[in-house]
Amino acid sequence: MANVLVVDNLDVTFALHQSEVKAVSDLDFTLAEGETLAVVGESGSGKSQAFLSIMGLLARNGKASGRAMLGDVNLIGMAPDKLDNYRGKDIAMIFQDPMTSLNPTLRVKTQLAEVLVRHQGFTAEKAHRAVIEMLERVGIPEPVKRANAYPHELSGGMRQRVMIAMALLCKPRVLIADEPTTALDVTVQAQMLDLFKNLTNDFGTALVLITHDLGVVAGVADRMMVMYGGRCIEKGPTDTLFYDPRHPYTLGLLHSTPHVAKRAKRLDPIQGLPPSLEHLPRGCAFHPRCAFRFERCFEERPPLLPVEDVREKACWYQGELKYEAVA
Ligand SMILES: Nc1ncnc2c1ncn2[C@@H]1O[C@H](COP(=O)(O)OP(=O)(O)OP(=O)(O)O)[C@@H](O)[C@H]1O
Repeated sequence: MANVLVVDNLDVTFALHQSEVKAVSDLDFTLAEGETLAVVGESGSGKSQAFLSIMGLLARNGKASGRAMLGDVNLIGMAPDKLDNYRGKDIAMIFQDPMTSLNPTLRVKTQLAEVLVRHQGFTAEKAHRAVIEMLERVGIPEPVKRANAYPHELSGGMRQRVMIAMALLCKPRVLIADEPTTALDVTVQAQMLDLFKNLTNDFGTALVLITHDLGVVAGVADRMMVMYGGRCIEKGPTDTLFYDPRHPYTLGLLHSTPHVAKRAKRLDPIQGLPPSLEHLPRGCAFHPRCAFRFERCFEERPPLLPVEDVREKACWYQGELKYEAVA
């Protein structure tokens, strides 16, 4: 499959009063047509900022450098008016709270149709027809009635579907979903993940699923990128990382995820807290919490290097990861 997004050397820095904080450091990854990449890690690991930077949506004190090639255009550093030619059309992002994307004062059909009129040059009538079709496609019952509603008149799950419909109207090459199921109850969560899988299959859209919940990743994502302290510390095929994690942090995340940890027979949170990005530990950022650390980890930051062709990890420890050592 051809790559639709190639990111390399991505850094995101925020200016503070007297200093700056690096939220994302040296991030490299590719995203192939139709593939699902899960981006996982605890809160504050830089997951959202990495993708907000690609969308040109950083807060005003934020700055990105590096490259995010969507085909042959680099989105990093692109002027906002030029970015608008790609955002929503070729690359779209949805958030945990649908109300951040939906305008509460406009009927669903009005705001969705507007996307097609603006990006695809549809007439209002053609756009309305396409909106109803898409609402039906994302599993909204009585789509004509729902299209006439205001966002607050719909349930949380329905609003989420409307937001997905809106993101997919232009059949983007890349859809970034930031914690899209976190606020939903478990049944709706499962339906939503199924919906993502079907829609991305049907449209060939590549999906980035940002989540701190590894339970969401299993069965949905082809590949996984694990982030810690603003860096990728392990990435590879989801099955490989789930069944044979090589970074102690990935191992810890798996053991702190309820239905993933079943085979481990017990649930153990990772000891300690994620680091503050302003005061990252010297050496490997994970070493204060790591059961496998040794001298080198205190001094030198391990680079992300290939392991057995299929994956990469940033860890000096080369021995077997036995969970008992952590517990
Ligand atoms: N406007 C800002 N100014 C300064 N620092 C910021 C700003 N926005 C984000 N950060 C820093 O970037 C870090 C990473 O944030 P990010 O939202 O990417 O985390 P995340 O991994 O997506 O976590 P979460 O799941 O909580 O959203 C934050 O912890 C914070 O230190």
